[in-house]
Amino acid sequence: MSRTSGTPTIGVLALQGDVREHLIALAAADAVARPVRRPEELADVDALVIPGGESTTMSKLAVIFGLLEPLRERIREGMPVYGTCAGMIMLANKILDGRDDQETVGGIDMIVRRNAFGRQNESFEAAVDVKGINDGPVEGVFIRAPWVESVGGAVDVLAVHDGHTVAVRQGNVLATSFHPELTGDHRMHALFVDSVAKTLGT
Ligand SMILES: NC(=O)CC[C@H](N)C(=O)O
Repeated sequence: MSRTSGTPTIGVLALQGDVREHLIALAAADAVARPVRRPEELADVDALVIPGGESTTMSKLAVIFGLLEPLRERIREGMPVYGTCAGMIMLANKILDGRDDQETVGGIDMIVRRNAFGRQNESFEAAVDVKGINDGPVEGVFIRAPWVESVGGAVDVLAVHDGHTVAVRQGNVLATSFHPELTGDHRMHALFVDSVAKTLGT
């Protein structure tokens, strides 16, 4: 697998969802960012963002595009991944209120409840304090957002909103219920890019 030295190359899973916004946020956070649709493209990035969108559709497309197993394998090998909203659902080892045939790639020992914060018209914004971001809360945009119902012992809870866990990390895998890519505040992406650079030793 080819890897850049210096600036990490970070893919955005481009099956469905708000891919463009993540590409922009990653570039602003000093990463080389590119869309990933095919297994060969996945093999060629140092790390991956799984965007917000619709996890049931993303799951179906991941199967059709032959990406589900390659994704699981790269995550098992330690590739850093950041999932937002639907991306968080994709990174859950187990989900509640999913569709019966819905697959996840897994990576975080957590149970995530889909659409837990309510429907589209119950979407909201809230200031969220995130462990590791010290210069003020981030603006959390929650759109049909999931929450983390429970986590295993190896999972670090990074943020809680209204008594519900909304940001977590396990090893190299990071997930948020909310969408920092929609705010123009790139600190969550910078946090991820920094952790990728550390993992690569650049
Ligand atoms: N904004 C989002 O990513 C919404 C996630 C969506 N509710 C899902 O189940 O995938």
